[in-house]
Amino acid sequence: MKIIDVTCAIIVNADQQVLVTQRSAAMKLPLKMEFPGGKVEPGETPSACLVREIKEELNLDIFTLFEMPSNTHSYPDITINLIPFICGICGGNIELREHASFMWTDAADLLALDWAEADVPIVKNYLCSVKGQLL
Ligand SMILES: Nc1nc2c([nH]c(=O)n2[C@@H]2O[C@H](COP(=O)(O)OP(=O)(O)OP(=O)(O)O)[C@@H](O)[C@H]2O)c(=O)[nH]1
Repeated sequence: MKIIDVTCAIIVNADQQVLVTQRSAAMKLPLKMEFPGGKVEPGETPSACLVREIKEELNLDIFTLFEMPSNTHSYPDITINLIPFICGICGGNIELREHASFMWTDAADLLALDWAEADVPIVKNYLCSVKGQLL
């Protein structure tokens, strides 16, 4: 099966909270929590895709700091390679254009959320990367 590259943004604020968005009831994986992002278009870098998607979905201007390990996951209808980037905000105010809701979440509370399946290893990886700062 074809593997679709999907980027997602782990946007961290000054309080080290992470922006988590909830997929709308009309989207695939309805009401699941995810990191905002979307499919990489032909000729687009993952980083450029993410900047574009976050502007489109949330009206936020972001910069990508670094890429984290990706996770390939098969749903019944699609196999995705989910590519996370740690990101910061450089402009804009959150406007929900596609999602049902958003929340700024402390790292310690991330794992308890009802994530899209592909995101769970990404969340765990992120928690490992910040563990030193939490202790
Ligand atoms: N954006 C995003 N998509 C995710 C995440 N986790 C995850 O399984 N996905 C899946 O990745 C696929 C593509 O995401 P998307 O629907 O947001 O992408 P898009 O806006 O470019 O798609 P579209 O234009 O076809 O609607 C969906 O099947 C979605 O369920 C995540 O954390 N962020």
